[in-house]
Parts: sequence; C-alpha cells; structure tokens
Amino acid sequence: MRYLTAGESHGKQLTTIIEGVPSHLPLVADQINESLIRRQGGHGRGRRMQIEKDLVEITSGVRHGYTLGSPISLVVHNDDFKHWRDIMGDAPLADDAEVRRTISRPRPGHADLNGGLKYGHRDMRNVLERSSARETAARVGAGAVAKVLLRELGIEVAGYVREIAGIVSEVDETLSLKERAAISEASPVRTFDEQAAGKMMEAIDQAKKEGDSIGGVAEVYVEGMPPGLGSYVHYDRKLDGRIAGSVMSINAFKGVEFGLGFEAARRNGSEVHDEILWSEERGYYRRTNRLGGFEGGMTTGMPIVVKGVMKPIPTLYKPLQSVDIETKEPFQASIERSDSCAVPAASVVMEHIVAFEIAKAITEEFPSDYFPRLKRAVDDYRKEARSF
Ligand SMILES: Cc1cc2nc3c(=O)[nH]c(=O)nc-3n(C[C@H](O)[C@H](O)[C@H](O)COP(=O)(O)O)c2cc1C
Ligand SMILES: C=C(O[C@@H]1CC(C(=O)O)=C[C@@H](OP(=O)(O)O)[C@H]1O)C(=O)O
Repeated sequence: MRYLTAGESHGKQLTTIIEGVPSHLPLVADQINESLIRRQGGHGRGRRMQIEKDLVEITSGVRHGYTLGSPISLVVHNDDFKHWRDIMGDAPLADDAEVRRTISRPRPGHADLNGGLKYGHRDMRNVLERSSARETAARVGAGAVAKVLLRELGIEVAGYVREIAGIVSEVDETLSLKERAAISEASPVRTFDEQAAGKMMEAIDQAKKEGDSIGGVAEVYVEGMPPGLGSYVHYDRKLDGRIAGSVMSINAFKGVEFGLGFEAARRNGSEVHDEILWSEERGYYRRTNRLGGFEGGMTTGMPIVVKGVMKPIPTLYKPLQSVDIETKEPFQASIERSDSCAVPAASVVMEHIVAFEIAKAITEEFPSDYFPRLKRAVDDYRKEARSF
C-alpha cells in the first residue's frame, strides 16, 4: 500500500490517492469521517477549525460499500476556500492585480525561508500553503482506510496525549486499548488523568493569553499485532524504523520513542529486556513490554507503544524576529490566527500514520489482492506462531 496527497491549505480541496488496498474490504465514507472529525478537535485549536467541517467524498475505488482493489481516491473540500478564491485561484493574474499580495517575510519555525529558497518562490505563500498541517487531514483519510483493514484483522490502534508543556498524564499500563481509546476520547485534551488534563488546559489557555504556544507528547498503542511483522534482514524493512520515519514526517514532530525509549539509556539490561514466556493459550508472550513491541525490527506480538514529540506551534501572536527577503530589513513576525496547541489533534494524526505503516507491512508480507485471502493467510500465520 502507498498513498500520495495533493492540496493547498486554502485551496479548493485535499486529495488522497491510496494504492494497494485489497479488494472486497467493506468501506464506507462514515468510517473515514469519524477519523476526520476526531482530528479537528482538542482544546487549543484556532479559529480555522470553526470554519472547516471535514467530510470525505470517496471518488473512486469503492463500489456498493466494498473496495475494488483499484486505487481509492478521497476528496476533502476546504470550506475556507470561499474566502481565498481570489488569492488561491489557478487563473493567471494581471501584473497589477489587487490580490498579488506576496509574502516576503518568512516565519521562524516554518518551511517558508528554506522552501522559498529551494523552489525559487519569492512569494512564500507558495510554500506555506503546502507545508501547512492542513495536509494531515488527507493523511488521516489514508490512515482511516488502513484502520478499517486492520480492524477486520483484529488489530486496533489508539492515539492519545501523554504530555503537554511538561505536564505528564500517567497511564495505567494494565488498561486495554478499548479503555485507553474510550477515556481519551472523552477528554478535551485526549488524555487519561483528569487532574493532569485540567492543568494542561490551563497551560494552553495561559500560553494563548501570553501570545505563546506549547507542545507535548502523543502516544500510539497498537493491540492484536501478529509477531514477526517487519524484518531484520534489511534496514528498510525494519518496521520500527519505518514507523519512526513516518511519525517524524508529521508537521512539528521532533522525536520518536518505542517503549522505554530514551529511558533505556539510563537502565541496566535486566531492567530493559522483556523475558519470554509460553502458554498453550497465548503462545509466546512477554512478562513486560519495555521495548514497546519490537525486537530486531520485527513485532514481538506484544502491543506496539510509540511516542512522538511535538514542538510548540511556530506561529506566535508574540512576535519573533525575522528578515524581509526583499528589503533584508529585520521585522517582527505577527499573525492573525493560529492554533496555540495542537498536540491533541496530532495524537489523532499519529494514530492514523502508524496504522498506515502497519497495514502497509501486512499487505507486503501476505497475499493482499483479495481481502478474504489475506485474512485467511494472517489467521493461519497466527496459528503457526502460537505453536512454533
Ligand atoms: C495538527 C497540527 C496543527 C498545526 N497547526 C499549526 C498552526 O495553527 N500554526 C502553526 O504555525 N503551525 C501549526 N502546526 C505546525 C506546522 O505545520 C509545522 O511546524 C510547520 O509546517 C514546519 O514544519 P516542522 O515543524 O515539521 O519543521 C500544526 C501541526 C499539526 C500536526
Ligand atoms: C487547517 C488546519 O491546520 C492549520 C495548520 C497550520 C499550519 O501552519 O500548519 C495553520 C493553521 O491554518 P490557518 O493559517 O488557515 O489558520 C491551522 O488551522 C487543519 O489542521 O486542518
């Protein structure tokens, strides 16, 4: 499976094309809409989210509620486009046109300056329109399709918030995925500990009041993984590596950890590795899951636990210094609207991005043209793994 997205933040629409989804997988737009709506929420989002109501149109690859095995294309319209029609239209402009307002002032922390230089865009709107995290709506669309496939195979994926601005929300490690998903879904900051959630919201409000922004840590938990997915034989087949790369590709993500992650550096081996047990009922399993479900680039069959670090939102009401590329004069970057914290939304994005990588690995490792055949192969393999 692979996918591409197209679309500018304030352009007409976002488009996603997904290739390699097996045929005969039941799929309806509402399953994707549920994910899109979840991505829009969370305390700390800016005014743009009040304008958009993300709903998908499936424009190919699905017929009568089932996938065809042909490319699936998804479209999400930008409701804000009606306010940007003149600025974002595709028709050539007259040299003296009113709307030829160019952006010559790069915002620190954004793609503006590097992207402008790279593509020769002296109007940096041509960069920011595509580098915007609006694109994550298109990626969540692809991940939502992956989640449908995984669910049919007994694999569930949940994303939630573990930390905002240094406030950590502890998670009871015995909670099942269903419990994690239900509790975080009910929280305005998508987390567990109500007390921590209250403090997180205060921190977000405070940052907003001060014209500042804050970041945090999202976690994704995957249950029902067959063991041995991924491979140790080549660097680019290690599934933890692939997941880490795709998490790092989310806008504003600056680090990834599996299980104990960086804490492993501070512990002895006996406090890091997960002892192997076997029972008739479970097959092989681990006493602990400190390595977050991976050994040798392959799944152990224990839940995957992966964290991603999101930096604070770069556009600030409090001005940051930058340089106008036309005059080379310094200026103080200021803005009209922005999110002050998007970690809750980003946890939903991360959930879908991890889901896509897992679905992709499964469709590479098992026959994947026809969904019932894929399911039979995965079920057989699970049986084999139990008694190996
Ligand atoms: C869900 C989500 C929402 C975001 N919202 C904003 C925003 O409102 N304002 C902003 O400046 N950056 C926002 N960002 C982050 C920027 O898109 C990102 O920092 C920028 O494109 C530069 O990329 P980099 O941080 O990965 O280097 C958001 C990111 C995500 C994942
Ligand atoms: C539109 C979304 O997020 C946007 C991501 C974003 C950025 O710079 O990344 C900037 C903001 O957009 P605008 O400049 O239009 O207010 C966010 O609202 C979205 O998540 O759907």
